[in-house]
Amino acid sequence: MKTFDELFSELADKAQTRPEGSGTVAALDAGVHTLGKKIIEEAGEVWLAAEHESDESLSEEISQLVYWLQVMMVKRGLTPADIYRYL
Ligand SMILES: N=c1c2ncn([C@@H]3O[C@H](COP(=O)(O)OP(=O)(O)OP(=O)(O)O)[C@@H](O)[C@H]3O)c2ncn1[C@@H]1O[C@H](COP(=O)(O)O)[C@@H](O)[C@H]1O
Repeated sequence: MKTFDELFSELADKAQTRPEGSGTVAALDAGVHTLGKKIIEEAGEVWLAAEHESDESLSEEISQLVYWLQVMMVKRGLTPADIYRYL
């Protein structure tokens, strides 16, 4: 199990070290437009899961949305502190 901050640290590290086979590195290379579409897709899956699926499925979909939001943060050079200041 990992927290929001731990996942963000892992993704930021992958962006720097660019390990072979990392889906995150490939996603970062695909660019903001592709990441934006992925976020929309995952947000839709969260909505559908909330309407029709189990708590477990909804939790998984939300985790995937959080992941893609974090990839966008890394791509744009944002840190969790940039987000927390608005919470
Ligand atoms: N938490 C995640 C995570 N959540 C979602 N995803 C990606 O988002 C996709 C969402 O799945 P979907 O079922 O919605 O989509 P899909 O149709 O199966 O996949 P696509 O064809 O759309 O890519 C997954 O297939 C993963 O590619 C994630 N990819 C990576 N992580 C974590 O990120 C870290 C770095 O991962 P790598 O960069 O791959 O090493 C590791 O800790 C991983 O566990």
